Amino acid sequence: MASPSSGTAIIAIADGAPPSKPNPVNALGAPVRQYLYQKLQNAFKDPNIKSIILIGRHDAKGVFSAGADIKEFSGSSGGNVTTSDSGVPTLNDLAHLMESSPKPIVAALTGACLGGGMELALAAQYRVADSTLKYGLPEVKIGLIPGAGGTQRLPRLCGVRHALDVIIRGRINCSAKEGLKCNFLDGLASDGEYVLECALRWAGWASVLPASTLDARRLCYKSVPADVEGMSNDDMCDFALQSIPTAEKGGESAQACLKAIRASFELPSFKDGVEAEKNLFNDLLYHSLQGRAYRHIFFAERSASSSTSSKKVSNALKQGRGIIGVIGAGTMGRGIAISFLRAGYGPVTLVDVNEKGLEAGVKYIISTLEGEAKKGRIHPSKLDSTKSSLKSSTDLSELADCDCIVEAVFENLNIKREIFSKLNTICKKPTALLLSNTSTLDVDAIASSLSPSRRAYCAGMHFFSPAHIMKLVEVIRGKDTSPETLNIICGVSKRIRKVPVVVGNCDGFVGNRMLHPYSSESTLLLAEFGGGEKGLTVADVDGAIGNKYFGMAAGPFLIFDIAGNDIGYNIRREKGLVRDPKTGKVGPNRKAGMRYTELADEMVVNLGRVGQKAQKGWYNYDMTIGKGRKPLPSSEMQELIDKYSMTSPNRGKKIDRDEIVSRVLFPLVNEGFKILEEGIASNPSDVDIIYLYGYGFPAFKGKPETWISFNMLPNLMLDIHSGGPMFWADNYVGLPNILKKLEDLHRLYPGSEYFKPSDLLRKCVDVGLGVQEYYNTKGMKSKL
Ligand SMILES: C/C=C/C(=O)SCCNC(=O)CCNC(=O)[C@H](O)C(C)(C)COP(=O)(O)OP(=O)(O)OC[C@H]1O[C@@H](n2cnc3c(N)ncnc32)[C@H](O)[C@@H]1OP(=O)(O)O
Repeated sequence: MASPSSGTAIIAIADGAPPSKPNPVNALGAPVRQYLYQKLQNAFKDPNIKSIILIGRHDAKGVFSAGADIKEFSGSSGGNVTTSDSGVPTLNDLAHLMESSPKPIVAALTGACLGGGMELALAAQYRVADSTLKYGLPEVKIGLIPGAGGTQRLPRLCGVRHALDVIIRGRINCSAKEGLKCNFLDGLASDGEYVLECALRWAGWASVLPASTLDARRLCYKSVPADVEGMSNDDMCDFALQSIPTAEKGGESAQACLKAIRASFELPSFKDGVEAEKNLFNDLLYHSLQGRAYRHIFFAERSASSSTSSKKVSNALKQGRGIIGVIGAGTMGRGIAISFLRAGYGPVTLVDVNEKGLEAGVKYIISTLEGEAKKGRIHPSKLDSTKSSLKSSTDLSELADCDCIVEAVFENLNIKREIFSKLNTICKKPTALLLSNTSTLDVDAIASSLSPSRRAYCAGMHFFSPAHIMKLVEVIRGKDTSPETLNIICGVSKRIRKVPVVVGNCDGFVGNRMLHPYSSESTLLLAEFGGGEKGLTVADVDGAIGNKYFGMAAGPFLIFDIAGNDIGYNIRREKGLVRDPKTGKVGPNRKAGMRYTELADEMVVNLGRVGQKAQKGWYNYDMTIGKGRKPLPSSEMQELIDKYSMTSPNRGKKIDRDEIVSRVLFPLVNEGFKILEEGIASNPSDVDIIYLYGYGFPAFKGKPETWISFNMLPNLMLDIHSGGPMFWADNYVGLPNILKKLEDLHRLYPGSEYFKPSDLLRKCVDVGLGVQEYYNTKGMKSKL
């Protein structure tokens, strides 16, 4: 569209998307690129046009652009950046066209201006913005580098310091103020001014300047400036190199970003730099599994959060308003209350029958909120009102007016049912959400203590400890839970900054159910291969599974000790598996031939080794060493393992770390397949999200502490390169390998049902597809 008065063509990115395909973030997919290219060429040719404005939307609302259409990267072409396919211009073509424009182009920036969007802005001759602007180059977080000249133009415009900060950290939050300071922006719309007016002003000025000024605005002709603080560009890159993870530890894309930035000042010309960037980009796009994992997680997180099966509903709770009740002032209840308070909900009433526990809970919540304010996570001006939103009571009837109640008392079905039946009469609002933070119990059994009309509003909302820190929430759909309720819970979860995943109702739901074979097999490994002088130890298993080798945040035994070994024992007792300590009778559900070791039971019952809280579990702990958290070897446990492995033919035999990984993790993956088969999870990517955000499935992190220098704050967390257990199985191990190993193990140990390969796994191997591909191509419908 041309503005006839000014001779300025206004080109809106949003206009390029076909109406049939919503494009909420103005992603630069093929039709958009084609449209922009055409419009730009038309404007170049039109003698009445003297200048051009590139804007997100004509009304200057919403985002400028979130960059390349990431969905296009999942195909084989990668054509949207560097390789022209089917005649559609690439992002590089577009950037080049803009930079070589015969008429000045002003990029008018609002909202998100990210990745390829920012690279187009860099190719414009002028950039203006309003205060809503958030710019950045987040490609590193999806396993890529900026590939449309961003690594070459940004250092030329703003210097290597800012380029390193923005590109290697993958920032998405650079403000307009910062942009002005570091030279990214030329102008800022004044308060109340429409960014388009500001852009028109700049376009008017630019169009009357002599043609030579246009060349001076083309970044390709500029060289990279010296650092404002006097450090050499080379030294800054060396410094950054020390701080980023190695390629093996999740840093492939960060390493490539650094190389590309170096190329901007080391190579003789801009053209050479762009060529180097293109090669690095293509190498990552086509060959990096880490990158594919990052992109998988980007979409997995969003599709899980959208609670696919639910009808969209508007509700005040989803907008962050509502009266909240949290029952139980223990660790979980405290974390849940903090999450709601921090997000601005209120009042939030914490209820506990135990007055002392309640007092301690309130104290903890207040001091955590104060700590969060100090760290800038709560605006200081909101701290007082946030704190005063917290109420507490020992009386359940204080929750009468609540819109949403989360029960977080300990895992006892009778107690939970009793609470819900009281809520049934206490709650005045018939549509109040009544949610249980259970990790294993039957949500339908809990809901059945409510009157039938309330059951549609009842579901599980399983937080992970510590609840104010962990991102995951399993949303458990009971048989009567309505789709609207699920939709509201997902909306609320997002408000409190969680990633919700809707799952079905079964023992342990998704996460804890998959953990069962993982836990059992870890212990059975000790009873089989432990003992003697050189037998397998607790530390060997943790070493193989934990962050020294496979990369789980911590190995299974350390986690058992942190969580409390009595919890595992109680669960096994509830399941009728443990021996009765009084009668000596074996639990009724321990069937003949079932593979089982009493090692983990005896350590709790006879030795009181319940974990860190008792300073003894699988390891010993000493309050004077590492605040009582450092795992130390225990001779008592070694003796116990010795006893249990006495009759094993493999006693004292060493097994290597890969064998440990496959024995412990393949059955976990197999359970994931069974869960999908039963419709307990609706997509393999949901299982991945649960394991990444709830269980620390391989998390290789950068070293944040080394980032605290030249403005680099510690937020580079490249911690998802495994992509989750199902992605790992599909892409790192290969399903045929998993199937073969499980078959071998099941033959060897018929008493372990979890080694029996799932039918879905066999099906995938038969048709030669990974499970994610199988779901994508077969269009599997959610059973939830
Ligand atoms: C050479 C150049 C390479 C590149 O440019 S690579 C791409 C670089 N850009 C990015 O990595 C930006 C990724 N996007 C984001 O960080 C966030 O999104 C935003 C900050 C832009 C917005 O966040 P929020 O408001 O929370 O919305 P939301 O749920 O994340 O996204 C809304 C919908 O937009 C889709 N989407 C977002 N960015 C892209 C993209 N770049 N390509 C394709 N789709 C995108 C999502 O998936 C989702 O979709 P659904 O509503 O269907 O769940």
